[in-house]
Amino acid sequence: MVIVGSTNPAKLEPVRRVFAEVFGGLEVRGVEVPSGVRVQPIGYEETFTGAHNRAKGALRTPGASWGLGLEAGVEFNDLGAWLFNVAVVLREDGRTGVARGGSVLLPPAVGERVRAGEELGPVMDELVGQKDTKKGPGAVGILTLARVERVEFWRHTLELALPPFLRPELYPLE
Ligand SMILES: O=P(O)(O)OP(=O)(O)OP(=O)(O)OC[C@H]1O[C@@H](n2cnc3c(O)ncnc32)[C@H](O)[C@@H]1O
Repeated sequence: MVIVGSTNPAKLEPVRRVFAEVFGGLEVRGVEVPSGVRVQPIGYEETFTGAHNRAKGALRTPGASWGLGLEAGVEFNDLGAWLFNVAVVLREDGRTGVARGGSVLLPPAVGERVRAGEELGPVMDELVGQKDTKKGPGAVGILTLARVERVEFWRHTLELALPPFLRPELYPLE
């Protein structure tokens, strides 16, 4: 069974899609797993740690043969605040896949609020006057006028974490 360390549909849906296409016939379930980092991780290290902790927690679930951790982070540079995805895929045999996905520049006013300590989800909800946008289109869907929604953003990141499973001969296990 594939266990995802989240119950957010915007994360479960892309895992179901990709795993059905690539590996076929595996049941996918989401469980709440502590990320061990802040609700809104800042920078790559914290975001990777959150994704890795979620994947490890997911793999510890009874019956799990795969554990997946998907964590979104925000990082700041001279251009502003960037939202990006990190995926960690662990298989029971010790094989691991990791990817950092694409990134999208947040509007300056949104970036400033996240820099001041707010969580991105509620800030985006307030901006568009809707609830729980992080479970649907996500910030990326809102900003791209739905051309790239959160499911698609995650699908792409997940695909990029799969090479060690797709080309195992090129990624020897230690
Ligand atoms: O239920 P979980 O798995 O925790 O899903 P999440 O969306 O809350 O958690 P993430 O770890 O993916 O993201 C960290 C925070 O960044 C925010 N966030 C990330 N991506 C977002 C998006 O596309 N749209 C809105 N908020 C987003 C959200 O508020 C999260 O609390």
